[in-house]
Amino acid sequence: MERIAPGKVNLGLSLLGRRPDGYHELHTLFAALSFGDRLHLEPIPEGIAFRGRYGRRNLAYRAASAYLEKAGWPGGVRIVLEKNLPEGAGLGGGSSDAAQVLLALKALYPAEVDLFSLALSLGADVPFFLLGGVAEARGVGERLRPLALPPLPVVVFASGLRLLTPLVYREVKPHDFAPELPVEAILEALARGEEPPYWNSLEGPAFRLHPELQEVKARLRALGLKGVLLSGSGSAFFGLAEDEAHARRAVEALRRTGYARWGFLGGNHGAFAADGGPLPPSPGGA
Ligand SMILES: C[C@@](CO)(OP(=O)(O)O)[C@H](O)COP(=O)(O)OP(=O)(O)OC[C@H]1O[C@@H](n2ccc(N)nc2=O)[C@H](O)[C@@H]1O
Ligand SMILES: Nc1ncnc2c1ncn2[C@@H]1O[C@H](COP(=O)(O)OP(=O)(O)O)[C@@H](O)[C@H]1O
Repeated sequence: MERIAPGKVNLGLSLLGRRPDGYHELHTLFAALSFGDRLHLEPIPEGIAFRGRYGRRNLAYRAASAYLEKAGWPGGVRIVLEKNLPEGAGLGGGSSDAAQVLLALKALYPAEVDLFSLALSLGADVPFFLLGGVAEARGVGERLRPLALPPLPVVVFASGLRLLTPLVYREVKPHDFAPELPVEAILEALARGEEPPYWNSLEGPAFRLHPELQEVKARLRALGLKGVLLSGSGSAFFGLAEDEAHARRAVEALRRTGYARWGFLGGNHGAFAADGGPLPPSPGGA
C-alpha cells in the first residue's frame, strides 16, 4: 500500500492566549498541500519493520506502535518512509506521516480504535491530517471544522533554517496575542485572489529569534506572491500565485537558495489523500 502524506500551511494563525497548562490556545486555518512525503506500508506477520530517520522516535513509527498496541497486535507492518518535506519547517510533515500510518493500519487491521484521540496523543496537528483538505482549528488544533476553498496555486519556500517549535512558543510575549481570525473574510479574499486579512502570531517571535527571516518574506513578496506568511512555527513561508505559470516562475527564482516547490491547496487537494485514494502526480518544483 502506498500513501501520500501531504504537507500543510496555516492560512493565518492567531494565538488567543496562554492556558494554565502552559500551552497556547490558537485559532488557525489548516490547508493541506497537494504534495508531501510518501509512505509504503505492507503487512508482515508481527512487529514493526521501519525504514526512515529517527528509528523508534519517528512519529510514523510511534503511530504504528500506538495503533497496533490498542488493536491488540493483530499483525505487524513494514513501513518505508520517503521524506520529501523539509523537517522543522512548519509544514507538518511528521504529523502527516503519523496520520497516514494510522489510516493505513485501520484499513489493514480494522479494530475499534479511536483514531482521533490516538492522533491527538501523537501531536496537536495530527488530527487535522486525518481529515486533510482545509479546516478551521481551535484549542491546540484539535477542535476542527472542515471548510471549502477553490483550488489555489501556492508556492512554499524554506531557507533551510530549522526553527524548533518549543523555542518559538517560548519567545511568545503577551503583545503577540491577537483576536480571532476573520474566517469568512479570509476565505472570500483567497477565492478572489486578493490579499487575505490574516496574520501569524508566531511571526513576531520567529523574527525576533531570526531577524533574517524578514528578508525571506520580503523576497517572496517581491516575486508578486499574495498573502505571504510564515507557516505555523516556521521557518517555511508560503504565498499564493496568480496562476501555475506565475508559481513556476517563483519556484525557479527561489530554488537555488532553498527548498522551493509549488502545488495546490483547496479544491480536492490534500483531501483525498486522507481516504487512501490515489493522488495525481504532484506538479513541478525543486
Ligand atoms: C505551530 C503548530 C501550528 O500548527 O505546528 P507547526 O506549524 O510547528 O507544525 C502547532 O501549534 C505546534 O503544536 P505541536 O505539534 O503540539 O507542537 P510540539 O512540537 O509538540 O510542542 C512543543 C512545545 O510548544 C509549546 N506549544 C505547542 C503548541 C501550543 N498550542 N502551545 C504551546 O505552547 C509547548 O511548550 C510544547 O511543549
Ligand atoms: N516522520 C517525521 N518527519 C519529520 N520529523 C519527524 C518525524 N518524526 C519525528 N520527527 C521530529 O519532529 C520534528 C518536527 O517535524 P516536522 O513535522 O517536520 O516539522 P514541523 O513540526 O515544524 O511542522 C523534526 O525536527 C524531527 O526531530
